[in-house]
Amino acid sequence: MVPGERTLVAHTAGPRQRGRQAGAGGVKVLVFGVSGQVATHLNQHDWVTGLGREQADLSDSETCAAIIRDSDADAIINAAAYTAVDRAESEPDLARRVNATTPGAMAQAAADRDIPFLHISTDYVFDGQGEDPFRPDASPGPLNVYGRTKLAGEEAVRGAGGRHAILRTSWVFSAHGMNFAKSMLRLPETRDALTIVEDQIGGPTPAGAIADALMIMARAIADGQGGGTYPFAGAPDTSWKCLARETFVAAGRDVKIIGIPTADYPTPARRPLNSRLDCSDLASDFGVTRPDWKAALRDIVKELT
Ligand SMILES: NC(=O)C1=CN([C@@H]2O[C@H](COP(=O)(O)OP(=O)(O)OC[C@H]3O[C@@H](n4cnc5c(N)ncnc54)[C@H](OP(=O)(O)O)[C@@H]3O)[C@@H](O)[C@H]2O)C=CC1
Ligand SMILES: Cc1cn([C@H]2C[C@H](O)[C@@H](COP(=O)(O)OP(=O)(O)O[C@H]3O[C@@H](C)C(=O)[C@@H](O)[C@H]3O)O2)c(=O)[nH]c1=O
Ligand SMILES: [Mg+2]
Repeated sequence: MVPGERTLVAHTAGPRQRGRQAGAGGVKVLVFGVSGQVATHLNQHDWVTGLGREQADLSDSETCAAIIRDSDADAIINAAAYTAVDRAESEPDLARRVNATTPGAMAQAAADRDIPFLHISTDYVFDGQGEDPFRPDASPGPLNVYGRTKLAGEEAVRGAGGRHAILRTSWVFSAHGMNFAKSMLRLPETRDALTIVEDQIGGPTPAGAIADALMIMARAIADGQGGGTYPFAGAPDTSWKCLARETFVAAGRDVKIIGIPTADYPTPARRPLNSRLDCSDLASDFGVTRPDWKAALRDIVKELT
């Protein structure tokens, strides 16, 4: 038992399904990165034990792998990552350790115990060319350090050779932690016009939907069903400009938004123009379909305002 680990365990169903799936058949899930957007939602599920940086610092591969080797979990979900996209450009070594080296060691420890290792990746592994949604087997071509380290993480998890899933998602938002929608809400009421890029297209994804998908996958893979690389994003695809507009509509704020091309918004890290993800495999293997991000955004804005 690792420090801070709760002995309390329960089933893998979400809060809404509680009771229905309680009891036998539960899968004990150990989650890394518990303070993050996705892990905050994972931690609301029964049968989940969440570990934070104090217990499991992903810059320390050996400690994280040892926690998995010594735990009695039936499945591991890694929701910790170095997610500061622009800052990663100046901290590539730390980003690589957290996003690739340690996930590889953790996946190896899980493989040694023959338990599933579920890992989260990103649309930023792609170069953003074209307008078609990226299939799981599309060639990657990251444009920035964060994307390169996340791609290396995918390869390390696959390379460990155990039962695994890599959930590639995009544009995550929730009421917890940091995200684009919350950045919009924090902008002062006095800002009456905003310039937001309108030529990057992707699927905003509620963190709660990612957590629900991962719990379904953890149980299925522990039961020997499914595994591999799965894209998963909210629908419909949209631009950052439209996401900003929907955020202000949900908050009842009248903010003028001026769409600009990426070229007019210089940042340390380059970002892909096309982040569309083909999510059909998750539906066919696990029955999990793309969530409606606008409905989730309205709920979250209501919770925050
Ligand atoms: N955010 C997004 O838009 C997207 C995220 N993803 C992926 O989804 C996953 C979850 O992302 P999300 O929930 O948004 O993450 P957040 O950015 O909300 O949280 C990141 C988490 O990782 C933890 N973390 C960072 N460095 C370390 C470290 N050295 N040791 C231990 N923990 C660490 C943070 O801990 P602390 O609070 O202590 O810093 C935090 O709990 C990640 O794999 C990410 O790459 C994929 C696509 C889009
Ligand atoms: C704040 C702001 C951003 N932007 C642009 C910059 C960028 O192209 C886009 C989104 O900005 P952000 O910095 O929130 O985005 P970013 O941090 O790059 O978000 C990414 O995070 C990582 C972790 C992922 O894995 C990706 O899926 C994606 O969600 O909006 C504007 O055009 N105007 C603004 O006022
Ligand atoms: Mg960011």
